Amino acid sequence: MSDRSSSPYRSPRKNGEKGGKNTPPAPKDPARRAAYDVLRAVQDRDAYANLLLPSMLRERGIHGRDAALATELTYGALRRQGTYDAILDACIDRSLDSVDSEVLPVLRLGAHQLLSTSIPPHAAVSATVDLARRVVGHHRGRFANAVLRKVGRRSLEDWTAIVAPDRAADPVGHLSVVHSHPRWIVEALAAALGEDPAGGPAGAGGSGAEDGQTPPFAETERLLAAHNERPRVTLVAKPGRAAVEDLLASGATEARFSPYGAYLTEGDPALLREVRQRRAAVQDEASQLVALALTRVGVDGSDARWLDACAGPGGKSALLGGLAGKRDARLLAAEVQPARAGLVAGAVERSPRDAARAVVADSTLPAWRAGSFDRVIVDAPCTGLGALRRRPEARWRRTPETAEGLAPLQRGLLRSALDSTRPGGVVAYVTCSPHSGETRGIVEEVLSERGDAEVLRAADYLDEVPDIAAGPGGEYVQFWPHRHGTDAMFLALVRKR
Ligand SMILES: C[S@@+](CC[C@H](N)C(=O)[O-])C[C@H]1O[C@@H](n2cnc3c(N)ncnc32)[C@H](O)[C@@H]1O
Repeated sequence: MSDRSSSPYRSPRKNGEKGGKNTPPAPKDPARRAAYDVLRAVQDRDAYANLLLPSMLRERGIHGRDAALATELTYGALRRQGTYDAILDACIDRSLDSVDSEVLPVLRLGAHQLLSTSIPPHAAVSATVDLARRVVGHHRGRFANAVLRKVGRRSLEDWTAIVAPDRAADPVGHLSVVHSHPRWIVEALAAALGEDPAGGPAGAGGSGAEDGQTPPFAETERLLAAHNERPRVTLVAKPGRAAVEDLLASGATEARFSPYGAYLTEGDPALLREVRQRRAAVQDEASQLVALALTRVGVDGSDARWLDACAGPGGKSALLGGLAGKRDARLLAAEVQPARAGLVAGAVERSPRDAARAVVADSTLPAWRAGSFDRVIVDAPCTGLGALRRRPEARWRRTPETAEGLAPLQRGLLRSALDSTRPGGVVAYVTCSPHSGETRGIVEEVLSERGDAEVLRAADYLDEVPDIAAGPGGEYVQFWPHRHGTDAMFLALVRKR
């Protein structure tokens, strides 16, 4: 999404070119202004910060330190919004809900600078009040000044000690405010980690503090804290098109687990030659590994026809297409949305032996015959609770109903994937979420309806990765940001009988 149409700014002028009568002057403090405009777009029209911010920075010609500051302020204010709102609420006589929606983003940006950056407090307040005067006028600038001066009187730790519920009395409420997540997400993540949301120990790995050493929800807390850290950029070298060594030669470092992965510690990945040539791409390491696991399961007989049933935008298809080409297999990459199918076509372009083909198709109503495929991956649409590090506003946008609403589609896609697989073939069911309602809940429900499928121990196919076995018998795989430095991807491998 480039959001060009709604931008108040035009592209930067070329050297010597005069601005027209209607061209607004360049903003005085471009970094803070860009951060404010993104927060407004996220709040007012459900924009995605990770898509809008880079295009806005390009469009406005914001580079270097200003771009870094805009990114830090935007992502920081969105990630920490829950904590900052609790603090701002304590600094305002009336309820925060009654504060003008144009002013609220200014206050959040100011709170982030004061509480979580090394910007000197006087500079943080004066620059933010200046921004407020320009975007919402002098009167509300004075209000912002008064509120931010109160915020700046205490550190983040001192403020959270005041505004967060007591940890012993309300551990979920405490973590929710301190680590800035909605309550229901804290509960869902704690449950997925085996730490009982009701506050008591939950069997093995439970959250009780009986030993006097481990506070309740200790692992949940590590996960929530990881969601507020900036994730590293992970690249994938598309098999048959680039080698990890090419990425290392361009300054990346070897990935911990994926044989196709590399970490980029600095610089813009879009500027890398291999990425520009589409021989490499940005892809989380767990996304690489769940696709790889599908290719590692032994299948007797034919291994020539692979299906990606939910392919858009094509990250896993590109990896699978490369691996299919090496084995002389063919990958059909199906995607229901035509625009996203176009992205898939670009991602799989020039797969070795032209092994991959993108099609627009509804995988719940397949146009192919039952039992057509030897290997199928269903990377189902989900809440994305596993990618909260990379999508800073997602935690405020999702609701418990989002997960419930997706379940019928997730079940339909898995049923159809099993129908599309031949006996002896294998299905990978994947989500970028650890929420049990869209992971094992879906797999267990679908498999309980039919006698022609069995769950395999997925961790056996990823034995280079520690601590990933999940589920009652350890049959599933669950990656975690705080354990593996990846997104929280879930994987079930199911053999068709
Ligand atoms: C989680 S994303 C897949 C990500 C992709 N596998 C990758 O690695 O880049 C889920 C995709 O499934 C698509 N989708 C949803 N319902 C579908 C259906 N009935 N048939 C095919 N694709 C569907 C969505 O449009 C979305 O692009």
